[in-house]
Amino acid sequence: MSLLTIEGLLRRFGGVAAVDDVSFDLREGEILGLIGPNGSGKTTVLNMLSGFLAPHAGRVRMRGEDITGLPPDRLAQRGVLRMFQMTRVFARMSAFDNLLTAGMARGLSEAESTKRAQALVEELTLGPVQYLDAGQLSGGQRKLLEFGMCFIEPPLIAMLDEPFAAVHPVMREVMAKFIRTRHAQGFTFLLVSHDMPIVVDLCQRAVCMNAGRVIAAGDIHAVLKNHAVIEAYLGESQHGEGEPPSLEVHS
Ligand SMILES: Nc1ncnc2c1ncn2[C@@H]1O[C@H](COP(=O)(O)OP(=O)(O)OP(=O)(O)O)[C@@H](O)[C@H]1O
Repeated sequence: MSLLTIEGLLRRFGGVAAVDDVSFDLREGEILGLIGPNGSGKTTVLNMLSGFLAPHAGRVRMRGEDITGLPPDRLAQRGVLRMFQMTRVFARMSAFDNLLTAGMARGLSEAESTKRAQALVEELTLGPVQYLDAGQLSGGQRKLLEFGMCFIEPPLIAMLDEPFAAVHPVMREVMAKFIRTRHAQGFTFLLVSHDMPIVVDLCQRAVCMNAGRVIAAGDIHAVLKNHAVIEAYLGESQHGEGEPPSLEVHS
């Protein structure tokens, strides 16, 4: 069943349509990958779905209710959270106290926040650094902390923009496992990532964008075999934007 229905989203910057007539469904309980070459419009879509950018046209419906253009705090109240939007890390506060504060800011009691923070520290392997100031954590540890802060009260829909970028493989796997566990509990994710092996591992379906438009959508394996998708990634490498991610899937 469709949880978010996105119809005809349009966003221009100057005269250029960064997102042009984009439509897709985010289904209840799925992890949907939003993929595409650099500059294809993925972050702009995420910005519109999470209320950080107003669309110039189009509609977003959540279980049928029109939520187009609602600001981030109103969407967060409905359980639509772009990760990191409500998770400002206090650099001079310990990692543990950051988790505790996040829980209390979301309306949990101190006792409940403490219980959840302890469980998250364990799950996210932050035990050895939990009493360090958040500002002293590595980039990857800080991302794990932000996962914990976001999920201390789990959102219905978590939107993740490149959560694995520049993160050590061991921590990447901790993050992936964390997402898999929440997915198994029924939570829904929209994942923007260039990391194809992780996208294939986590996502059942994907939407691929190129030049602001959706060029393929559906089963992840079918999308990665789609000619338009392969050409879009090849075009990216020929235009000197670096190596395209390998679209080879070993199953
Ligand atoms: N605030 C802005 N002002 C002007 N142009 C913008 C702005 N934000 C995005 N763009 C342009 O819109 C297009 C889509 O950008 P967007 O960041 O959404 O792509 P993306 O698929 O997320 O890219 P990447 O994978 O490289 O992060 C790009 O051409 C980008 O330069």
